[in-house]
Amino acid sequence: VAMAYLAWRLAQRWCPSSLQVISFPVVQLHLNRTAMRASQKDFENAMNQVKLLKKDPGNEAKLKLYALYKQATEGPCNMPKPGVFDLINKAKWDAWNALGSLPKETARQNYVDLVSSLSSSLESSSQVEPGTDRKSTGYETLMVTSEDGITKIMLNRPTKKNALNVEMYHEIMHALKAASKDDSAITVLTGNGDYYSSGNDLTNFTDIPPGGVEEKAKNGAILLREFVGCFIDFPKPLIAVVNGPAVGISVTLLGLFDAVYASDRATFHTPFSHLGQSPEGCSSYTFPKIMSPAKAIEMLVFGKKLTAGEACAQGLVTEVFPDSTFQKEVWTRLKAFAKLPPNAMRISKEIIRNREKEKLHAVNAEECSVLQGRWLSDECMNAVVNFLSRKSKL
Ligand SMILES: CCCCC/C=C/CC(=O)SCCNC(=O)CCNC(=O)[C@H](O)C(C)(C)COP(=O)(O)OP(=O)(O)OC[C@H]1O[C@@H](n2cnc3c(N)ncnc32)[C@H](O)[C@@H]1OP(=O)(O)O
Repeated sequence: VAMAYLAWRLAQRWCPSSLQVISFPVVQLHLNRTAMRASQKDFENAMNQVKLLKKDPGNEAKLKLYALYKQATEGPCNMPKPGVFDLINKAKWDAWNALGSLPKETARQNYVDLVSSLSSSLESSSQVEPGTDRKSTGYETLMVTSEDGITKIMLNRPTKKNALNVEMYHEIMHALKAASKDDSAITVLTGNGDYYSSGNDLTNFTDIPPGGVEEKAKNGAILLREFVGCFIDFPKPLIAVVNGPAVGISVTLLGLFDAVYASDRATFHTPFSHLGQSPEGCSSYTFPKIMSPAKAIEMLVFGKKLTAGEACAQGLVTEVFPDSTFQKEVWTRLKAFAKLPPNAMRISKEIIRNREKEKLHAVNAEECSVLQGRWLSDECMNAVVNFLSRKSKL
C-alpha cells in the first residue's frame, strides 16, 4: 500500500480529457479519444495535481494508479508473484500483471486520464461544505436524491454487492448529516442492484497504514463508532428499503431504523463468528430486545441466515412485500408518510427513542472496542484471507 500510495503521489498531472469509462482490471480502459498521447511533461505535471487532491481516492484507484505507473515506466510485469499471504504485494502484482502487454505509451495516457478523472470527482466533492446538501454526483459510492419530502440514500456499488468501503462509511455519514438538516420529512436507505448490502468491504482489511495492523484496527474502531453514532442520533424517521440480501453491518444497523420494509427476495445474515468477529451496530443490545436473546444468538453468534418472512416474524423487519411489486408498494407508502407533519414525526421519534440513546452510545463504544481486538485475531485474519483468496483477489 505504501508503494501504491507512493505511485499515486507520483501520479501524473491533471489533464482534462475525455475518459468515458474505467473498469477494473485497469487494462479495460475505454477512451473516446483516439490519437491523444500524454507527454512526459503531462506525466510530471500530474504529480503536482495529484498532490492537490484533498481526498484519498481509495484502494482500487490507488492500485490502478500503481499498475499504470509501473507499466508506463517499466513495461509489463515480470516480477515473481508474491505469496498468497503477502496480501498487499499480491494485490499490487495482480493489478500490474493484469495490464499484460499494454504499451508503455497507452499506460501513460491511461494514467493521465485516470488522474484527470480522479481530480474532477474528488475535487468536486471536497469543495462542498460539511452539512450542506450534496448533489448525487458529489458522491462516489452513493446516489442521494431528495424529492417528495423523502431523502433517499442509495448504496451504489452494485458490482461489489454494495459492500461498505471506507469511503462509503464517510459518505453515508455525510449524507445522514445533510439529510438531518434538509427539508425532507423522512430519510430512506436502500441499495442499488440485486443486493441491499454485503456488509463491510473485506478489502478494507488490506489497506494497512504505516503504524501497522494495530493502527488499522484502532482507526477502524474510531470510524465504526462515529458511523454507528450517526444512526443512533439521526433525528428524523429513518427507513430501510431492503431490496435484496443484507449481510453483516447492513443487518445489525436495522435495529436502529424506525421501519424496515423488505422484498421477499431479501435475506438477513450476520456471519460474525465465521469471520472471527463480533456484533456491531448496537445489535448486541437491540437484537435480543427485538427478537429475544435466544433468537439473537442464533443470528449473531451462530450466523443463522433469516428469510425476509422469518426476519419479519421476529420483529426485525416491519413488513415484507413480493419482489414484483416491492418498489411500487413501498414508495407509494413512503410518499404518504412523507406528507405527514414533519415536526410531529420528529418529536414523536424523539420521545420514543431518546431514553435509549445514552445506552446505545455506551453499547456502541463497547462493541467497537471488542471488535478492535477481534480484527487483530488470527481467526479474523484467516477468514478475511480465505474470502479474498476464494475470490482470487489476493
Ligand atoms: C470501519 C470498519 C467497520 C467494520 C464493520 C464490520 C462489519 C462486519 C460485517 O459487515 S461482516 C460481513 C462482511 N461481509 C461478508 O462476509 C460478505 C462477503 N461476500 C460474500 O460472501 C459474497 O460476495 C456474497 C454472498 C455477498 C455474494 O456472493 P455472489 O457469489 O453472489 O457474488 P460475488 O461473491 O461474486 O460478489 C460480487 C463481487 O462483489 C465482491 N464482494 C461482495 N461482497 C464483498 C465484501 N463484503 N467485501 C468485498 N468485496 C465483496 C466480490 O468480491 C465480487 O467482486 P469481484 O467481482 O471483483 O470478484
